[in-house]
Amino acid sequence: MMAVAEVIVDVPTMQTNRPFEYEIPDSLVEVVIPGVRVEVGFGKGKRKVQGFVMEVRDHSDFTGKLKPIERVIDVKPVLSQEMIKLSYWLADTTYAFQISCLQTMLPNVMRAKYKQFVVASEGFENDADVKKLLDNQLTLEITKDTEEQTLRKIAKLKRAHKIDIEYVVENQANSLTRQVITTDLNTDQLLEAKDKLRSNAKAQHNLVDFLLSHHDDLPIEVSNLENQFKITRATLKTAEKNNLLKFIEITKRRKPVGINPERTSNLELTEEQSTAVKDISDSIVDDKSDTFLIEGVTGSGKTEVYLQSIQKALEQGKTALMLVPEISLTPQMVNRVIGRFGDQVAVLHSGLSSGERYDEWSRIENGSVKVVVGARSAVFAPLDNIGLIIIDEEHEASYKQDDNPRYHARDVAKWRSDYNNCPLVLGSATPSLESRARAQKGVYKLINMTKRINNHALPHVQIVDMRNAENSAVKGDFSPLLQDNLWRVLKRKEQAIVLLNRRGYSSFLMCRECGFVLKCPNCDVSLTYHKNLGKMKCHYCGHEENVPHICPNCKSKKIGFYGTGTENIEKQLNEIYPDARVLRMDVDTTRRKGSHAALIEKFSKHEADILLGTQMIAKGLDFPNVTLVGVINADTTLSISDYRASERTFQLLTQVSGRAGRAEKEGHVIIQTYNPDHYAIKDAAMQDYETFYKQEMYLRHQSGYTPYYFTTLISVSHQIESQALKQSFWLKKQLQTALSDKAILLGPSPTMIARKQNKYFYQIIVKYKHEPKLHEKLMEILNDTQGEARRGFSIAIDNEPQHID
Ligand SMILES: Nc1ncnc2c1ncn2[C@@H]1O[C@H](COP(=O)(O)OP(=O)(O)OP(=O)(O)O)[C@@H](O)[C@H]1O
Ligand SMILES: [Zn+2]
Ligand SMILES: [Zn+2]
Repeated sequence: MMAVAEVIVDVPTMQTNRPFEYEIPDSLVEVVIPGVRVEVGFGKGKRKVQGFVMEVRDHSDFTGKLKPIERVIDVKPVLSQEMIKLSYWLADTTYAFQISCLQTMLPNVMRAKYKQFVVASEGFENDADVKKLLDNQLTLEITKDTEEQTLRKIAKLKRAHKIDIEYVVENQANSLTRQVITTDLNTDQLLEAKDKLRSNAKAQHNLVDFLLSHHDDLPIEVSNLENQFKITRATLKTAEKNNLLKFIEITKRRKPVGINPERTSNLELTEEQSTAVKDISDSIVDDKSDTFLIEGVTGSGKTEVYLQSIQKALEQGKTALMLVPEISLTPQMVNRVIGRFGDQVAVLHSGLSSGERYDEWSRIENGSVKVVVGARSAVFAPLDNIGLIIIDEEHEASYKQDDNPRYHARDVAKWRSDYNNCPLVLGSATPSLESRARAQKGVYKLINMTKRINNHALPHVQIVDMRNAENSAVKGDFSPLLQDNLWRVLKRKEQAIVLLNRRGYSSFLMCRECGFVLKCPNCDVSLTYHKNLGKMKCHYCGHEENVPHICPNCKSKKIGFYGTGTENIEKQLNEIYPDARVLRMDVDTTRRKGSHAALIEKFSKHEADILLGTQMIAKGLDFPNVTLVGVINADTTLSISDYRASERTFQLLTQVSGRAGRAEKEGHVIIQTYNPDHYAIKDAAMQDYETFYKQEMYLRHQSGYTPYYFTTLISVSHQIESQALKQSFWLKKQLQTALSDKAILLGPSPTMIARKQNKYFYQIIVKYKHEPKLHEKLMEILNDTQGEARRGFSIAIDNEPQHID
């Protein structure tokens, strides 16, 4: 009987998006098991690719000759059974290639990297052209530096079948163990040894000279010797035989977050907290895959609920996974978890080098870690026997990946919770509408936490109507009320947070007199300015109109593009409060690794009085001395051309307000806006999620959006604009024939950035309630269009998009 492996190969095309059968040679039968990576031949010629073994069987129905597995890359599986199963589901629901899904689950360093070599074809070893190309060597490596001229020669010789290209898989994770050399000989002994060397052993003489001059630097990494000092491995090997030096393998163990917080123990729970912990614990103990939604006001102590629930899972001999938004992965949050669970915790975040990430991954994989805290991709952490999964700030859009595979961590977490029979806990002061609606229906179990710890009051929020703000007293972007309150905070030696609500591009048009924002007559979303068209355009349906110069609402001329940068606000603060210490936090000041955490550390030590920043300062932070929060321009998020604009605005304002008055001192919030009557702003001022939820649900129902409708966004791109448009119409027609007349198709319309990387983008939005044929049709379209990809045409499908732009 022949052993056969089902392998997903690393060739990301539609045609290869399925397992291929390979013969397992007898010599490899014990090592080829599901979850290991292998190297296999693929297609014609000597092309070698990496693949994942999904399944092993003892027979094949295939009658022809199967190719054998060439080599096994991993000595033990890098993917568990759970991950293998998950990858099928993930590929299916995100329309991604399964190979992309498998690779997404692993740390970057383990992704396949190939080296390509040119070798002479059999019988052409002595061909003059070949010899010239190879420069009399056996192989020539093709790199990104290889000149075009050479590439053309290679192509020509390849067509003439005089050469072959070989792929060699490079396993980057190997760089983890480093090899160093050192010597037991002192300098005198080295000199002595040198005298004994044969005089023609030139390399050895040089090497000893090197060891003498670098004696204090030993041990030295072999790769350094090779790269920097051009000492070959062969020379080192000979020296080893001559007892001049020895090789040592060192495994690098990198400790990612350089923090060692004090150990903490369980706090005594409030009544609300203890009910929450009890409910979650019951599900853990009973192995139930319930989903809980904790709707808990800012400062209600959700973190303590997470920690004590994790503890419960550990007591049951299980593990726990906790996701937080990337931006919250500051020492503040990490300290809280490590402080409670110490060495059993692994932290995964984007600040880690790929090596550090790999280390954390292996610690999890080999079972030395029981708790994982991390951002979105940590949802794939190779934890075994999970007893609890937590997603903090579950409403955050960053839990959805923007690239293939376009997965939402919440959905993956739900899948893993079902697989592991363990509860999933979603927590937020401002749950996403989807989640809250599911709790309404009883799909999720709702846990309410309505009080702040120690019954501290929620902050007192005031709305400043910027339309009427007395012009003489407004300094730059600061209303008199905000100015006065900042003075007071500074005088009392307390701290303030100032939020500048900013979005990616300044394409939004607003009337400064009445707050009017131009909306699409069909779609109820804001129109966006398209520079290249000089027009206002709807991203949903493509409706366009001219840029108004007079406000259609109040006839004022003060309608225009609106937006200030953080630097500008910082300057204003420095002018109004010359003695205040201001910390600015935005993409510019946080670019460097660790700078985000450093700024937060600084502010928490009260080395600054005012923390000025963008969205990134709005949530999760816990500074007891902050008594004032000022919001400069609440309207910006309101006018994003997305049906979630109100939801995003409400969330942002509620979250940032929640930073004030978290401890003994009372909190105060000032929101400056041109839309003081907008429900999202008024409800946020009252910190009233439930009222907002009801109003927003009503509007979503009226206009047919999530959670009443599902949305799928399909974007089409092509190098030639007319082709992009033509293909999108073709695609729309395809969809129309497959879907019922209840489905709503919007577009095609150009995307916000209509042209990037020399491609033109158009999008179609499908809104639907029940369309069983949609999935199949989209798969079919992907299949059909695959062949066109070479001509610069591509289609991207995003299920439940978080942004439409
Ligand atoms: N049972 C408790 N006894 C005393 N202090 C507590 C207790 N639970 C939590 N705290 C403290 O209360 C503060 C607020 O808690 P936490 O940061 O967990 O709030 P949260 O619900 O996550 O708020 P947000 O949604 O605003 O992030 C923290 O400083 C925390 O240490
Ligand atoms: Zn529209
Ligand atoms: Zn107006």
